[in-house]
Amino acid sequence: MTIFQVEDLGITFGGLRAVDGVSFSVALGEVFSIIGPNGAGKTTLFNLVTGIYRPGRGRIRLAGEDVTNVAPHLLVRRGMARTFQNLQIFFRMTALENVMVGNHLAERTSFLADLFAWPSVARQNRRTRARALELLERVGLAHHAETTAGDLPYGVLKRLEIARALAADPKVLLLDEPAAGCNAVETEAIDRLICQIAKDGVAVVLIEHDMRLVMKISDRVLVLAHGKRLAEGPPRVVRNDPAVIAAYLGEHGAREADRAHG
Ligand SMILES: Nc1ncnc2c1ncn2[C@@H]1O[C@H](COP(=O)(O)OP(=O)(O)OP(=O)(O)O)[C@@H](O)[C@H]1O
Repeated sequence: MTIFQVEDLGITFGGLRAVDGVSFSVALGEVFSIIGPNGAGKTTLFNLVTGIYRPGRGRIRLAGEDVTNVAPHLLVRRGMARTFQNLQIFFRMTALENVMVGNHLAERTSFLADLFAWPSVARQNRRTRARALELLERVGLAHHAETTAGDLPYGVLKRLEIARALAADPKVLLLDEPAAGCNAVETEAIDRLICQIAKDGVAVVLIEHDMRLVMKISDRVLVLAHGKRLAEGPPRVVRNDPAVIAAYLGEHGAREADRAHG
């Protein structure tokens, strides 16, 4: 079942078409990856679909509803959560508290109830805590619940961020480079986690530079180049597409040339 749809999305930065007429759709339970050489428009596309940027053209639909121009915090309540390329963790808080923050962001709490510490608030806090613990368990970090986030290794923090995003109970989860900076063992744990989340019925959309991870776990891959869709399909099809190979070789060639020129 298609849960998320992007139609002809575009944005221009001072004449540069960073995202130029991109369309795609993602179903519940699917892992959909967005790849492309540096500067292809991947992050801009994420920022468009999560409401951070306003598109110059196009539409975004979530669960059949038009959510184009809906603010990021309201999108979270409608079932869309994301993680960021750079960790957005509160390093002085425990792992559990970090996930509880995610829960609070997704809740509609009453200011008055909070102010007067009504019993309903205490009940709510207990529920939030129990739910945060459940989520830590789901990402394999329950044993780190009371550890200060600043003391946790990088790969664990990447999973903690995913747990926090899951606190919003998303139908669509967008992951911006979930394995960036992780070693092989940490990447493996993240790869299993992403597959499990999709199996649980969530639509997972990810940007990732680690091609092995992308090719292993994706159901479909969208390749961007210069803001446009270059190719889309299952990993084995995309991997052998001459246009995709040329786009990557082009980038690689440029890097080699940069190196040669010191
Ligand atoms: N806020 C902005 N203002 C002006 N130009 C921008 C802005 N954000 C991105 N761009 C430009 O838009 C293009 C796409 O950038 P974007 O960061 O989306 O690419 P990317 O595919 O995510 O790259 P990378 O893999 O390096 O993260 C680039 O040419 C970039 O310089």
